[in-house]
Amino acid sequence: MLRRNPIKIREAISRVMEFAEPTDIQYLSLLEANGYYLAEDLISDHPVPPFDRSPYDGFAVRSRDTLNASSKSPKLLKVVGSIGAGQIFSGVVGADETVRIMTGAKIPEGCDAVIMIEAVKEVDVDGEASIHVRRPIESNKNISFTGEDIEQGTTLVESGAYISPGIIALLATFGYNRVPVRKKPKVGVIVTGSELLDVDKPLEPGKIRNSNGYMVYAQTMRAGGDAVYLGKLSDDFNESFNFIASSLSEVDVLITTGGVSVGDFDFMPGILDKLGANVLFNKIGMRPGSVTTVAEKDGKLIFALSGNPSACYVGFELLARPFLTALSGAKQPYLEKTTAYLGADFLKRNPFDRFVRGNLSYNKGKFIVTPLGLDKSSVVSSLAEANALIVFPAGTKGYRKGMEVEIILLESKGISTDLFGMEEKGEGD
Ligand SMILES: Nc1nc2c(c(=O)[nH]1)N[C@H]1C(S)=C(S)[C@@H](COP(=O)(O)OP(=O)(O)OC[C@H]3O[C@@H](n4cnc5c(N)ncnc54)[C@H](O)[C@@H]3O)O[C@H]1N2
Ligand code: MOO
Repeated sequence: MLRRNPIKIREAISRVMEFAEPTDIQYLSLLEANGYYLAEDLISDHPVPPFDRSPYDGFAVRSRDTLNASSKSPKLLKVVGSIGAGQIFSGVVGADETVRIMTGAKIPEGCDAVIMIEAVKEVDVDGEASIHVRRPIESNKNISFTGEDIEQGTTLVESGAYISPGIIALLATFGYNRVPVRKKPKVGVIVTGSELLDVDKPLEPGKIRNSNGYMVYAQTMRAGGDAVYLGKLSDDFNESFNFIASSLSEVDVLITTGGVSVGDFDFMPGILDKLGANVLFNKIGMRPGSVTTVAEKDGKLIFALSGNPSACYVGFELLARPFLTALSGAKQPYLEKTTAYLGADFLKRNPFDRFVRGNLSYNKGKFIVTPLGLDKSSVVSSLAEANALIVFPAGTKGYRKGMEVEIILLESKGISTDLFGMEEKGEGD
């Protein structure tokens, strides 16, 4: 397999995304659906609230009965019933009558306003519960009206939305006991290299522990995939070929790490050749992750990522992540891009597009992104705090602290902030 000229990352992403067909639909219970992608539009089939209701604990009244009420001459209303949320007042409220009503209860027929409990004086008149109203209340005051939150027939959430806690609340509101979602794609993760030790083994001379396997597993889960760790291959071509060929038939997507470069034991190009896979690309004009290779076999993609941890990480985030997120049914599978100010100089030349692991934080009204650790594809330390990739485009150099740069957000969690100024200013709701 020939190493072709490097292609641009944008072109690599678009070649990969051509294969991004969402998986089949399945139905899950509402408790299980959290974190999946919705597979159909959610349309309101009834208004919310479904009936006029009280937003307060108080007394439901006919506003016209209170027209002449004043503190000097309070209006006396007779309490003819008492209802809590979920209860209905069965009669019709007549002149100079009121119903004691709790938050969430249906407004009784005849009433057009609610007076809060604190605003009235409860009195006993000849053994009958009554209230004194000391000022007039307008019609329609203190009522949550039918459909004021959601009108019937509204598209609330579109197919392809990530099912967040807020969407779970909507699904529950509309009685989705079974939720149509896209299946999570099954993603096999294989690492290669005779130097790799399992996580529970002590170090030996010349060997290192396998970190990519666990990292890619976690990245796959974050991308919306269902990761299966298939194990470690030694540097034996035939064994590796057989294992990869049989693994491919059991998963939707296969991800390998290591063995993609030009070394004596870099078997992945040969394995892809022997599989008869269609190689989409095997060289990208970027750092790190230039060796990232993607091939297609029987409609399934094989991501052969670099063995170097940072190159592996970046190759995954830029290519495998949007692909897996799209397979999982996301309408918008790409990571968000924004800008931030550099927290430190980055003076290297950038002959290729460079994606530097950065930590984004918020400080004194500005988003600051700081390059992390050594900018080498072999390092693992920079990954721990990375919540963004800083984009240094090909052909640029000499970025100084304070310059505005483009960044790709990896995580919305883990961005250290000052709570957007709330702590400093002590602002409330
Ligand atoms: N002569 C050349 N040498 C190299 C080139 C090149 O173009 N010409 N490219 C370099 C670049 S860039 C990269 S990136 C690496 C890519 O190497 P491979 O993807 O083939 O990966 P390996 O050789 O298998 O391993 C590289 C490095 O990563 C360590 N590794 C591997 N797997 C794991 C794992 N699961 N967990 C932790 N660390 C892992 C491995 O021990 C090696 O140190 O090639 C350059 N060389
Ligand atoms: O694939 Mo290597 O940097 O280009 O890290």
